[in-house]
Amino acid sequence: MGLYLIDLRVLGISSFGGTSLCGKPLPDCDGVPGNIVVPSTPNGGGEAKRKKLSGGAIAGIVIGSIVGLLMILMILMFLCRKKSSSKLRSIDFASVKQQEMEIQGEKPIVEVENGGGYGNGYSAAAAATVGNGKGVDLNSGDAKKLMFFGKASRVFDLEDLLRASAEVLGKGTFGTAYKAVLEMGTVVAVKRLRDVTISEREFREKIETVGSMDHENLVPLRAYYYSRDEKLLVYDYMSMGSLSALLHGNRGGGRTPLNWEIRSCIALGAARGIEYLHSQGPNVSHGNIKSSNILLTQSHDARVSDFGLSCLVGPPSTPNRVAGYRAPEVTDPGKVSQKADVYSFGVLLLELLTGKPPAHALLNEEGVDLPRWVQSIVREEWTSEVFDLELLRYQNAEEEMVQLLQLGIDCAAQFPDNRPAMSEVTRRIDELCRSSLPEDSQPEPQ
Ligand SMILES: Nc1ncnc2c1ncn2[C@@H]1O[C@H](COP(=O)(O)OP(=O)(O)OP(=O)(O)O)[C@@H](O)[C@H]1O
Repeated sequence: MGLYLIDLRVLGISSFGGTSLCGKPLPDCDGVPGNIVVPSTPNGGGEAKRKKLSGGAIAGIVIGSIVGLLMILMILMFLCRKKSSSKLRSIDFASVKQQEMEIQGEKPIVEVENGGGYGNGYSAAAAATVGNGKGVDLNSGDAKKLMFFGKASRVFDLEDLLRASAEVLGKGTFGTAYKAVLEMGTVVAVKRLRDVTISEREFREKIETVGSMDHENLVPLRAYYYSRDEKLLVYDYMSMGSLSALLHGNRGGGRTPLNWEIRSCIALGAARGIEYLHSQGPNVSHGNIKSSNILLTQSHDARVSDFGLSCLVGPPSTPNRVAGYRAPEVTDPGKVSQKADVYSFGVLLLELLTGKPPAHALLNEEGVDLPRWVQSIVREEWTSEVFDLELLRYQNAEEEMVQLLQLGIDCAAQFPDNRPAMSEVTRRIDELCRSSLPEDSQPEPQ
């Protein structure tokens, strides 16, 4: 918008005939000589001055409106982007939702005894319980619900899970793990399995066994979902993450050192969890023991996760993932004996004490694995050199640290028969944990 000024003095008097204008070349206004002015109202020159100012004001208003409009547009664009990003986060579960809609109208095989109320967390009182206490009808091939285990509370359903905001925790051997925050505030870990090659019936039978495992040092499997294209497992979310992250994360700085007391407690908790699994039968093993499968509660209690999954999925596409933990005799990752679990646990103990990730140890100058590297140092009687620097300040627990190191070496023996059973491993860790406690905090003998 332009503002054009025309010098009206160049025009002749006749050009202003019939107007109420005054000033040169017309007679002066009220006797005051001056330039010609163009009144916008019949009121005269004073009003004209005001009109000139209001032109500026109009320009200001126009500019202000444009700026305002632009700001509203920007706010709208920002809101749209925010909405689409939260959609993106849950996009991975979208295909499940599609299937859920396809099967709508089918008879649910889970009967809810107590209504469908939601509680906070897994509170049994607040929640409805699964009808038969098992949650699964093995004769029915059409169950497309979230199936809960045992006495677990049914505090949410598939719809809630699909609505939850999801964040990828990591990709593992069996699929991708997500942290899902449900609208009611419950946080769960969801594992989306890939490469499940067994039949639905077989899957249900095997997952039932996994779901029936109940021990304070295991990450409880709460529920699962099975359909043609999606297999989901729902676990408790462990807020402190994995031992691997705690041990190897943030080494550069800003990290809280892991003291001996915490490390020995983690070793004991993990050993107890694995011992429990082994006590379920001579052929029951974990099959994938490593530090990223030892998860921690807020108070650093260890919980073993991922048990029983190797029999659900096909051979891993990345066979070297467990390199460093796998016992030398294991050729088929789907068939891991209890003694092979003991080997992996031995490597985990050495990792806990040295602070070295076993896979990296493969790349060290000598090209040896962690157990052989530790053994070579111990043979040279440089034992104290082997420990993580963060542990060296605990001089008073050095004897127990050496005992735990020896246990790690025993567990990682080349020949399976030379390895101790998990019950023996737990007993030895328990003993050394007790002896490293200060005198006044020793538990009463039972
Ligand atoms: N219940 C859980 N709570 C918190 N974090 C978890 C939970 N389950 C898994 N994670 C974390 O998610 C990440 C991916 O886990 P996932 O088990 O899929 O793979 P992995 O442990 O790296 O390998 P693998 O599949 O061979 O066990 C890991 O960092 C793991 O510690």
